[in-house]
Amino acid sequence: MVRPHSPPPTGLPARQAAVMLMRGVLEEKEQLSTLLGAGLLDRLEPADRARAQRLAVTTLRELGRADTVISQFVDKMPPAKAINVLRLAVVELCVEGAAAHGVVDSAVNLMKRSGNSPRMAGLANAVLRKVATEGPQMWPDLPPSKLPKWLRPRIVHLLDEEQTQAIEAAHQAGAPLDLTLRDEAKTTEWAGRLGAEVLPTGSLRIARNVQVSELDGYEEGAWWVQDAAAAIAAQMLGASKGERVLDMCAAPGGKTMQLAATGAEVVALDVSSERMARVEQNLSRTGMVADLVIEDALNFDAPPFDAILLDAPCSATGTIRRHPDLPFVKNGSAMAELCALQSDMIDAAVSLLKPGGRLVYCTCSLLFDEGERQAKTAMERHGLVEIETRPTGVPSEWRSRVGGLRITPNLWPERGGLDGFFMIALRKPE
Ligand SMILES: C[S@@+](CC[C@H](N)C(=O)[O-])C[C@H]1O[C@@H](n2cnc3c(N)ncnc32)[C@H](O)[C@@H]1O
Repeated sequence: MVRPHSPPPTGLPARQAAVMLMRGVLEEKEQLSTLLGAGLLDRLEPADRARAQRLAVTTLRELGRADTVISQFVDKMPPAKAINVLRLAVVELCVEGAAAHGVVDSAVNLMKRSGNSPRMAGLANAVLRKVATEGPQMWPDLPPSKLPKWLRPRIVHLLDEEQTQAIEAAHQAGAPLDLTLRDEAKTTEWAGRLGAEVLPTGSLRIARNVQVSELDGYEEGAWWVQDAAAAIAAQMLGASKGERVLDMCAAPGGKTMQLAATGAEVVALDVSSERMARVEQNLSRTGMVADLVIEDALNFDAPPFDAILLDAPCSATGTIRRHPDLPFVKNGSAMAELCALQSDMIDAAVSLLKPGGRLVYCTCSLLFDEGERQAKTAMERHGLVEIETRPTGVPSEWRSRVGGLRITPNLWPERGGLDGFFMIALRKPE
């Protein structure tokens, strides 16, 4: 199998780049989006770039199962420099069903190129030949990757062990593509044109792999990509034509577009000019308008608003099924600072609301401290009262024990799940 003078196997650049991405996440603790934004894959052909990204994401998502398989065939887990090559190859064999010959050849080649000893190249050859024959049968019965130690007990505390395991399974399953329509009256038409499922909440869901920019309606801005759970928060605000509405943490603008589509006068604010550029692009593609303000929400001053949507910065632990790198790059050390920022932002939002005005607070987090606790303490601090909204298609079981909605990735498993969110609609006293 090891042929030192043979040409590099096909697909090697994508696999090498995937291993580089995994190393960036697992060893350097950088998010995939940061590594990609820094141009790590820019030298690759577009097809290789897409493949490298897909391989890295799948391998990170399947890391727990890949390690279990590897551990069956080695006495001791290989060192960091070698293990990612093996993990990638195991995922290609067991998840992607790739041909054993190419995968094993590439892995042996990659071992050498990434500065591993000849012994590791030999080990890759021996282990992967066994994985090629036994791995795919073992795979379906292996438990999904567990959440990391800093996060798991917090989720068990909010929910319970059983639901936490269901969330881990949902993370393993990944996420479909959800779209929000600019004109909801055209839901049936667009579902037909896109071959999409209409979810009870109104989002369109596409389960197959697609290139977003090549889908019907992309150029004309008929829809935008937005997880179905994320789309519920803006609906809860109940914005209407002529109201002055603030989207307080707006970028990249999914909720800004929903609010603009109601005919409300929307001010979209975000502290990041780079991220605000995406709001601008999104609005221009969909042909909608909002006043864009780049400023720290804590310093923002303006005449009072009828309604405010605060989609606060958070741990993003509700989005792990889309971003399987998150559990590896975070360790919970930012939590106290984030929670303090969320609470300051709620105070700032309340001060910008008219008496009787509405606030929707939401976070794409699975943590009580960033969701239920923030809502509860804000209600006590400001005398806010919950507005019991009934967003279309939302089952009553999603209601959280402190009010609002607690949405977790294991909900709607037969439909492909949802991102995790907490969201609540509140009214400022008159
Ligand atoms: C969860 S994201 C918002 C997602 C957005 N609402 C959407 O639906 O597309 C949180 C946003 O908060 C912004 N942010 C963080 N700190 C901020 C601050 N102090 N003031 C304003 N925006 C802030 C971040 O730049 C980020 O874009």
